[in-house]
Amino acid sequence: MSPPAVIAPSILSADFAELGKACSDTMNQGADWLHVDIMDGHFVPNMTFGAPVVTKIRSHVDRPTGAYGRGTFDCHMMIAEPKRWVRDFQKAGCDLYCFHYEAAVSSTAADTPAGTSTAKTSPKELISFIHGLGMQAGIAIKPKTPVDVLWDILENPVKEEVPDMVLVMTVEPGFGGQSFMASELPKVTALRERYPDLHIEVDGGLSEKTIDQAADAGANVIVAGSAVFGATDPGEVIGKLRDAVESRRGKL
Ligand SMILES: O=C(CO)[C@H](O)[C@H](O)COP(=O)(O)O
Repeated sequence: MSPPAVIAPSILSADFAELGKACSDTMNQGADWLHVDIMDGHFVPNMTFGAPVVTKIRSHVDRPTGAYGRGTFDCHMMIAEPKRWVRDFQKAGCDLYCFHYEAAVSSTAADTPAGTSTAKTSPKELISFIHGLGMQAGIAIKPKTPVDVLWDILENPVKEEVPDMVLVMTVEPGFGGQSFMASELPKVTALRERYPDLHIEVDGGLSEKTIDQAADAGANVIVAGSAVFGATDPGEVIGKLRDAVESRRGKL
């Protein structure tokens, strides 16, 4: 059986002038995790905020009591230098640091503010580094990246180098409110067939209209921004998304 449903509202669609309140409100409405989108204007054509803001909003939500627990801050790092910011986000209260495969393999191994190293950042080393700082590690792939790049990373006997979660983007990263790309779901199916226990997250265009397809494919961690924050009753939407995933768990 696949892992339990996790509903992670994306605060990208929240009112940034009231971000702390938006975080506590959405938790009170039934969210499991908070999905925190970090964009640097380089890896994606948009910018959000950095670790100082995460530090501030962290105090509005109780820390999870264990791995994947309620209140997990799921930080989706849409940034060009994923290794550079690991320590800052750990200090800020990130629980799950999810970096992009594409950024890791094309960036330098910068772990200094100056970013002077020219060595490539290996995803396995980066995962181990994240685990070493006590966080869960996630790896994300964009729509144009084939799922095959992940097999070597997932089929690794060295446990510290294996990600706890894979994020399959169902839109091009950068903006909320885009249309769901069902073309990405075969990646989810392939992952679920091989890894029944893996947390598989989908992000982009998830709503009451698209959740059944994502749940049928085997996704269990559901990110939803505009569908939750734009709803008249966000709690009802969160409940429907969870029910759709839970109703399929025994069948996958
Ligand atoms: O990572 C993201 C964009 O890059 C967002 O998390 C995602 O798009 C959620 O927004 P919506 O549910 O409105 O599509």
